[in-house]
Amino acid sequence: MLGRDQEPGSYYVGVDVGTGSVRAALVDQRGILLAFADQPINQWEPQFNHHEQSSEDIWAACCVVTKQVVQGIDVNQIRGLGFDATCSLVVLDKQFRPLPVNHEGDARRNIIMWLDHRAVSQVRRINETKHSVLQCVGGVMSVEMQAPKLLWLKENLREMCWDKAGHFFDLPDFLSWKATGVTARSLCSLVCKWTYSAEKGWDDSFWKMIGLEDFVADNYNKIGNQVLPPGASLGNGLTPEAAKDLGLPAGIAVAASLIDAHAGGLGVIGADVRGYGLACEGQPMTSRLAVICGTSSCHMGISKDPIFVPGVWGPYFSAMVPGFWLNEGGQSVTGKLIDHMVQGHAAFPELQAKATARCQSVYAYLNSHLDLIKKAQPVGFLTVDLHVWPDFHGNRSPLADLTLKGMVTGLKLSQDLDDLAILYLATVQAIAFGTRLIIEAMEAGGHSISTLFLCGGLSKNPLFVQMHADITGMPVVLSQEVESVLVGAAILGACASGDFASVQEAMARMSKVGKVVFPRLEDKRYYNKKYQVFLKLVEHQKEYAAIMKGD
Ligand SMILES: Nc1ncnc2c1ncn2[C@@H]1O[C@H](COP(=O)(O)OP(=O)(O)O)[C@@H](O)[C@H]1O
Ligand SMILES: O=C(CO)[C@H](O)[C@H](O)COP(=O)(O)O
Repeated sequence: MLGRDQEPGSYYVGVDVGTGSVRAALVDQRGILLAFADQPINQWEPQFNHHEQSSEDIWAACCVVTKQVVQGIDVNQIRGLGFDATCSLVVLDKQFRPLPVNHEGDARRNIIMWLDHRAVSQVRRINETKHSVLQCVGGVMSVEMQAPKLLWLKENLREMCWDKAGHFFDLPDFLSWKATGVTARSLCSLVCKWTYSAEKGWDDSFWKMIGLEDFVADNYNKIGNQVLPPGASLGNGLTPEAAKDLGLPAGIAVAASLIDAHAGGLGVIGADVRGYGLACEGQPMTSRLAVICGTSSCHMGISKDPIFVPGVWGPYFSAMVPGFWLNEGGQSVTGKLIDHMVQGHAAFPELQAKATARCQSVYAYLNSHLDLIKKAQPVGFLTVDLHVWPDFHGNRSPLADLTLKGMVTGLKLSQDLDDLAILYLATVQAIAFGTRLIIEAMEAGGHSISTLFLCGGLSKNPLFVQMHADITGMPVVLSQEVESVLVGAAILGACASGDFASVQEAMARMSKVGKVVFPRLEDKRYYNKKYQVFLKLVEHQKEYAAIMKGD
């Protein structure tokens, strides 16, 4: 007799809310995507460094894409639903209605997005406390985490928002609440972004010290006092109202969610690598680094024991793979930086026209253009005199310095397509050098990493993947399913349904290797030299800042 896990026709729905779009997939027990849909979501930037979204818009987009992926199938075969999302802050009042997070009082915009840097003064004061919870975020709290944003709301929107607020959710937890009516939070969100400890719970002294004692007095009702591991089944499953919205049967299992990077990690890190000639074959999963590259890049490394790496978030217990500690390095803008460099260049209209004429994406066009102009040399050598420092939105890891800025050295008067293509290449390389810097910091802290597992929108770009291999000197594994973050979300749904005994079992069954890209070791000397320049750039930037600060 076939066991349940071998029966064909048990499906899971994964929903992934990224920065720029919402995606859904129908996934089977082998981790194969049977249907995919996506839908862009609105973003507002009412002033520089303020980034906002709407939870109602996002939920509506989740409903559209979910209905699309289940069209034409027997919905009774769907056994579980899992959500992941960016770690943005959703604010609702006591009746669960959206509250404005802006001076304009626009309640539709009730989300402070993860990349919002409005709370600079608040995070500086939080870091000055030197409270012990900061040890678990790499020693320095990021302005992108929730505590500084909450403090900003209290200090800046007291009457309009703070006094009326009944619920502050991380976006992944908002989605699982919307689906089930259960306000329990995922351990993943609370541990990674809210200073909750898997072992000790909330630390009252932290919230009191930073001026948010309100949460302690309220027994953490507004930010979560019931915490569940990712993949745990929530309440009675999908409510009739949410079932109607999503086009799914009421009562199906809904999982406690994950942050999007963590879902990507689950989607790729557990794959069976036998037969690919990889150093991580036969080694513990701790030798693998999942890199989730979308608007930002997140570098997820796990360990059996806690590892403290200055400037790298964590160690977080059981926040991604149960039973393992997680360290999370990151670059705040990567896809967004490439888009910014390309779209801001004078030759962009010409690029767009030429790519459209060939029915290609601008990136595919740029990659083939680089192949044309490189002549006999390796493509990466086109940037011998053009170097980029990629922290246009500050440095998340390992320098943990939000004041750092982007740098480009080697500019000429030319503004043609060749110039744009080479600037694009130098930007892609700079992002890969940033990954190398993060890996070196993680290894200095005690990690031992041999293989990268890439996913997210940028992993669709072969140049981005090859540069990561060449510059880190490590092979890059790409999954069979390009949309691996959605496989991660579906793994959550599969666990909640009870079809797998553990997250590890579901990971091993549902994530699969698609392709391995090896580094071109013959180019190593060149990249080592460019890396030396890369490190000089930040050293010089700090010197410039010191000169300008002096008398
Ligand atoms: N086919 C592609 N080729 C090259 N780059 C791509 C492709 N698709 C997406 N990207 C890049 O990936 C980024 C978005 O990745 P995605 O994972 O969709 O982001 P998010 O999850 O943050 O919404 C874009 O900024 C773009 O630079
Ligand atoms: O902070 C993060 C994870 O901890 C992510 O960077 C953030 O959620 C945005 O992700 P994406 O680049 O996929 O939109």
